Amino acid sequence: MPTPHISAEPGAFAPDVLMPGDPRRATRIAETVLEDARLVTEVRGVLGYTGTWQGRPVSVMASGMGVPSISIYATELFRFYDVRRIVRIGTAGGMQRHLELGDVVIATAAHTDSGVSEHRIPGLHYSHVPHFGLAAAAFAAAADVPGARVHAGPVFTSDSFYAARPQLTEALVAHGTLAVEMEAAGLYAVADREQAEALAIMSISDFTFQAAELSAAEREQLFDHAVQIALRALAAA
Ligand SMILES: O=P(O)(O)O[C@H]1O[C@H](CO)[C@@H](O)[C@H]1O
Ligand SMILES: O=c1cc[nH]c(=O)[nH]1
Repeated sequence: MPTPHISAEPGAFAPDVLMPGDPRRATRIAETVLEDARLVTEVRGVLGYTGTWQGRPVSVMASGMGVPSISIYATELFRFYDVRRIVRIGTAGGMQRHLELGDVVIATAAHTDSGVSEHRIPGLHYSHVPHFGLAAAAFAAAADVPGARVHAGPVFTSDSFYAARPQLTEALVAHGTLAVEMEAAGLYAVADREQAEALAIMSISDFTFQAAELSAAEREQLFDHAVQIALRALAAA
């Protein structure tokens, strides 16, 4: 039963999927965090693996970048592969000055300018929110991940990485938006539509208000915090 974008056999995915944006990160999680991981799909180089974590089956598959891309993969996983929960593990640009590089943001809501969501239900502004149980479990799990600095709050899911929109950014900051990324709102809406569960956990990799650099080692470590929080949340929720 391969779908247009996933070549896995039926039953090849676990009910729980971790979803980084970058296929290389999916491989790294499969190789360093999961046990007995095997490659189950590689259409377009978007790699998916299934293994176990502490005895529980878990899959990891990349989303690519942007709402259209994650919407395709999330829909096919939920609808055709019996996946029930997807946790996005991403990076994001910090928008609030109290955030530090490497901080973890649990997205309790996702504002968006995505054209996909604009037309989702004509006549209203859709509320993009995660599954409450998963979000609560992630916030609680952070206490068991040494060194993780965790914040919970709204993010901005942008359709554009490069557009400079200072007025929009200023208004979002004034409304308490923590960080900008490009997929959470799409994932949350697809999960609602497919009657499934989703959460997005992002690591702060840069800022909207100042330049910042992370070394490769720092990037790996901060990313691990989010993965550990996600796996503990999936096990507990
Ligand atoms: O690191 P990932 O998960 O890809 O997330 C962020 O990085 C990409 C932009 O560089 C966008 O996908 C954005 O959401
Ligand atoms: O979408 C993104 C991701 C990381 N950093 C940003 O500034 N934007």
